[in-house]
Amino acid sequence: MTARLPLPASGATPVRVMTVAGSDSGGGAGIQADMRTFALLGLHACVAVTAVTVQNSTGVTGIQEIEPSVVAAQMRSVVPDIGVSAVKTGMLASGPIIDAIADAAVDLRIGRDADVPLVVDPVCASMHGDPLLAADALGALKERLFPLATVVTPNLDEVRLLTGIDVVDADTQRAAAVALHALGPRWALVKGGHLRGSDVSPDVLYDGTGFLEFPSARIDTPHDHGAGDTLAAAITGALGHGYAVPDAVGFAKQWVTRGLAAAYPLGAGHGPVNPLWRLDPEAD
Ligand SMILES: Nc1ncnc2c1ncn2[C@@H]1O[C@H](COP(=O)(O)OP(=O)(O)O)[C@@H](O)[C@H]1O
Ligand SMILES: Cc1ncc(COP(=O)(O)O)c(N)n1
Repeated sequence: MTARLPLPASGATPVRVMTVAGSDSGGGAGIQADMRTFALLGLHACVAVTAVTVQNSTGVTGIQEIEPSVVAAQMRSVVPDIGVSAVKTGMLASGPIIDAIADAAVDLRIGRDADVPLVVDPVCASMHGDPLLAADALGALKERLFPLATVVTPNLDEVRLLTGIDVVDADTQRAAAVALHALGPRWALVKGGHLRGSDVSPDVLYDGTGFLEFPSARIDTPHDHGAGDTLAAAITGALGHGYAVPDAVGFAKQWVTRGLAAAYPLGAGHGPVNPLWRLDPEAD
């Protein structure tokens, strides 16, 4: 499988998707990571901003949340007008914002049993450990958004918060996928990027019946800012093109692995995953 999606002809309206997420002023994660991936995959992306973060390569020093009604209004404005074929959520900041998004998703027929697939990346903290979700919002995430999700994509820190399971090996990763699936999503993807002692970075996908493994060689780089956002955005883009979930995850895994291999230093901290590799005319 190639790490590309079909491109629209010049002047033709591309496949449209939407990200509901926070802004990263450093440009490496959040909405900015999503938009980079969506653009380089040839998609048109709409946005509902949930929060503005004051963030650079060394961490997050401020957050301004957007009024929940304004978050939902962005979705309610765009979806009926422009039309989207897949939606992704990232940093959601607070319980009231999650409630507003869930209400809008139901009304707009977004979700696992509705018309438009929903990818929920349950972002809880930045890679530096700065909180991006209020501690009292975990319940809303699990009770309101997970049951609407086509696929959820937590990293191992998020898995621990959501299920209490400490993933240390293949068995605990599968157990976590089962526990996450029981919270209501159609599919659960447990990402293995944080298994840093391993020489592979395995992701495990579960739909209530069987496990699918997505291994990849671990790339030795400190520049992995926005990896989770990039993976989830690529899954969303592929779902927008009508891929089945396992194919979308397989595609996205290739996309993020290429981006990690091309990651670059930025500022004094961690640089971002780099989807710009796609612009290299020599790249296959
Ligand atoms: N060093 C790495 N080498 C290869 N793949 C990686 C590496 N780090 C993360 N990944 C992959 O990138 C994606 C994001 O993973 P992860 O780091 O677990 O999430 P997050 O960015 O949300 O913390 C997953 O597909 C994971 O397997
Ligand atoms: C606005 C926003 N959204 C998501 C992340 C998570 O990305 P990472 O885990 O790479 O810090 C982030 N840092 N900022």
